[in-house]
Amino acid sequence: MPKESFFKNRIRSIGYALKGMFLLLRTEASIKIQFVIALLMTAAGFYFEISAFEWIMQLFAIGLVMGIEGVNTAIEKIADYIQPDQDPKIGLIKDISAGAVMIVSIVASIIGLIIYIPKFG
Ligand SMILES: Nc1ncnc2c1ncn2[C@@H]1O[C@H](COP(=O)(O)OP(=O)(O)OP(=O)(O)O)[C@@H](O)[C@H]1O
Repeated sequence: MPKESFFKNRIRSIGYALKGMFLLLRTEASIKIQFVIALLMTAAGFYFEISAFEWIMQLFAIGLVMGIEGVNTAIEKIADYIQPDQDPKIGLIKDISAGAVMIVSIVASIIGLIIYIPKFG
């Protein structure tokens, strides 16, 4: 494969991914809420002057929640596409996928509590 087409393809893929990211932020209510929470937590980070380690943990938690939420949205779309009717198997798949978001959200909330509870102490 010629070098140019490899780089052209990579750039095109980044374009598709950016398109998907903006599509998620524009159309999915849960990602919109998570984005607002991410902005508030970032503001809190500056206000309380959290340490570099706390920033790393906070950014990691935000990225993980929003990333898994994106994958969950994709799974929901595939489920609706392959089975538009009620189907207990589809219900189970969607519940498991939502459960994955719940796991990372609980962990992210605990990280937030560990960072900010001492600031109020
Ligand atoms: N086709 C289906 N068959 C059976 N149960 C379903 C089906 N679609 C959805 N469900 C059930 O309803 C729940 C909600 O599904 P839905 O696709 O509306 O997800 P949601 O979490 O509300 O998504 P969104 O993030 O788009 O609001 C699922 O977790 C599942 O329990």
